[in-house]
Amino acid sequence: MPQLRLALNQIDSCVGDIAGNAESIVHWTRHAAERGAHLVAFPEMVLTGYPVEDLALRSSFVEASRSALAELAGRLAAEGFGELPVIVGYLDRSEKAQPRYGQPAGAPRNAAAVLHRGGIALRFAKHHLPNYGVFDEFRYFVPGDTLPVIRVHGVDVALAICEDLWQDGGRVPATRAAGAGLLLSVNASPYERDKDDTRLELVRKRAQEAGCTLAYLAMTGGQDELVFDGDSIVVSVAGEVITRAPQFEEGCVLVDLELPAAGAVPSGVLDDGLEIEHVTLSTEPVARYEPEVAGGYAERLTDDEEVYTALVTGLRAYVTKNGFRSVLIGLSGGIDSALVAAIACDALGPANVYGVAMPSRYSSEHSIGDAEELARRTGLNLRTVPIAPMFDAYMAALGLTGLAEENLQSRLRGTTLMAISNQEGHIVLAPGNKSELAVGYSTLYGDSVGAYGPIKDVYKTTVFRLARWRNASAAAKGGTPPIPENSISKPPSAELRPGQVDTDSLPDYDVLDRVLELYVDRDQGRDAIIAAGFDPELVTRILKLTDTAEYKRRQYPPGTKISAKGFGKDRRLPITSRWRETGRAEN
Ligand SMILES: Nc1ncnc2c1ncn2[C@@H]1O[C@H](COP(=O)(O)OP(=O)(O)OC[C@H]2O[C@@H]([n+]3cccc(C(=O)O)c3)[C@H](O)[C@@H]2O)[C@@H](O)[C@H]1O
Ligand SMILES: Nc1ncnc2c1ncn2[C@@H]1O[C@H](COP(=O)(O)OP(=O)(O)OP(=O)(O)O)[C@@H](O)[C@H]1O
Ligand SMILES: NC(=O)CC[C@H](N)C(=O)O
Repeated sequence: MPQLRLALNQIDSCVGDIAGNAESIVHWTRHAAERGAHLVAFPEMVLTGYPVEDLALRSSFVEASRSALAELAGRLAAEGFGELPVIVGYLDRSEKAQPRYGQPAGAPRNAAAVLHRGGIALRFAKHHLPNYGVFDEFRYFVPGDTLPVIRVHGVDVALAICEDLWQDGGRVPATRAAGAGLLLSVNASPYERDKDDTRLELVRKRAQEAGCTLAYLAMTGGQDELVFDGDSIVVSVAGEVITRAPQFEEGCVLVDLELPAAGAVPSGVLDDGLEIEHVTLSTEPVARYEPEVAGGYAERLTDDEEVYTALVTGLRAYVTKNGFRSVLIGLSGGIDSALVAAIACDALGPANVYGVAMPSRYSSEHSIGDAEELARRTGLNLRTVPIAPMFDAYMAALGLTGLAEENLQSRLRGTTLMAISNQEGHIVLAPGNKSELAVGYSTLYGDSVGAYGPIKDVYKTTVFRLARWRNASAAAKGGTPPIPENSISKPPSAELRPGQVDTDSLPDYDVLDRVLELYVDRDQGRDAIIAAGFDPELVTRILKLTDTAEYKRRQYPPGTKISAKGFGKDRRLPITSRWRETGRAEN
């Protein structure tokens, strides 16, 4: 049987940085060539970054992607890798009209190409377009209608793009019909908790359906709210894991595969009307050195470590890809801002994390003490800016009372953070968690100001778990736990009036979060939530708070998605709506 040494480049790419992404493709192709690869693959839309959203509708961007692809093919040959077939995801346009989708020729396509000998040996487009959750691919793309098969080193390799694996029909059964020896799927699959298990099951099932070995190449890094967690997988036709790459780490997975030799050239029209497009690539060896590694199995992270690492990855990607180096956080001594600070220190290094303690007359003794302790433990930069003088000036001018007076403190902190951001160039992090965002427990233009919300998709009960996990992980490695024990153990409080605690206004977080998970994450209605065993009055209250906070969530900064239903593109609700689960809104 012929050996195929496959190089799966599990790498990060930056949306819009076509030149930088091309450079990275050359770098990793060199790496693969030096290790004797026969076939090199890169993730979905690696050349443009993913997702490009409405950039796909701009023909200047589509043309830039196409011409960069052609240049890249020439460049790879000029660098001495012309013999090595390289699969590169990019943004293309269709050559022909697609009347079935009401699209003229020239409509954008989510495509990939096989670069070989200085040219483009084959182009193909994603067949199944995801159009749920964070995806809107029907808005942008027309689907591909071929089954691309390349013959490399005597093996027929069928090619697919991400969603092609997730939907029944299409390229998976077509791969079996074409008798391919390997199905290679290039992906950009956003992180969600536990999705690694779902992907593994999916890949196993599809290998069996395709009747061949399946290689699943993942992307790493982050893009706005999305994190790409790596975890490329190769499974045999029997579903055994041959190789599994590390989560969240960029790198090249090299794997030697024993695959059946290709027979007669497959042709014809298969399931879903897919026409086989077969290209035989005759190649000369390009290896310069003896290979060092092949395959391997990276252990999975524990659930808490996985979520925490996703949060670190998402924040780091947002800050660095937007050209910043440092962040600013209001440090109250509470658990939310402490966890955000710990994530920021891990993402950017403590020297790039700036904290501001902003005591008011309602701040407790320990709020400053806990913030100082956090700074001591992590090494972040801390300063203190008392807000009492500003508060007194506003109060003298406006004579506020009640909630208006309480919220003024929060807004003065927000203004102070934005002023320091403008002056010193750090971007502000908003420390709100998913429980607070759900019920609107934050002040507009106050504690909700900021550029990025690292924990906006993390329920408060998970905030506690992650803080404990981070401390335990530091202790296990002989380091200093970053988060002061007191920030974890004291009752959560906004400290906007004397003796205030969160439970004055909200139910206990463990009950609140369980109700929210049903309502927000699973779209269940009031009756179904009550039937799950929750108190009807409490459910009514939580649902009402959630419904009427939509306007606040829309104004909240973006933040890392870790769930299947983050407050962003995953959950789109009207702001103006009289629908209530409890009956028509009174106002
Ligand atoms: N449908 C709608 N569309 C657009 N805007 C709408 C609106 N409904 C109200 N508004 C506007 O929103 C305003 C009310 O929102 P907002 O000003 O945020 O004030 P509000 O939501 O009334 O109060 C803030 C809440 O957050 C709590 N909290 C918890 C934790 C921390 C902090 C903190 O600040 O550190 C605060 C605080 O205890 C209080 O319960 C209204 O005055 C009105 O201007
Ligand atoms: N005294 C303070 N000094 C600096 N920042 C503050 C202070 N009080 C509140 N903040 C900022 O406002 C955010 C809202 O915090 P608050 O304490 O009111 O509620 P919280 O949701 O319990 O957050 P935390 O757990 O961080 O305290 C804090 O995370 C912090 O960024
Ligand atoms: N880029 C894609 O097609 C991603 C869709 C797919 N269901 C995933 O999340 O992995």
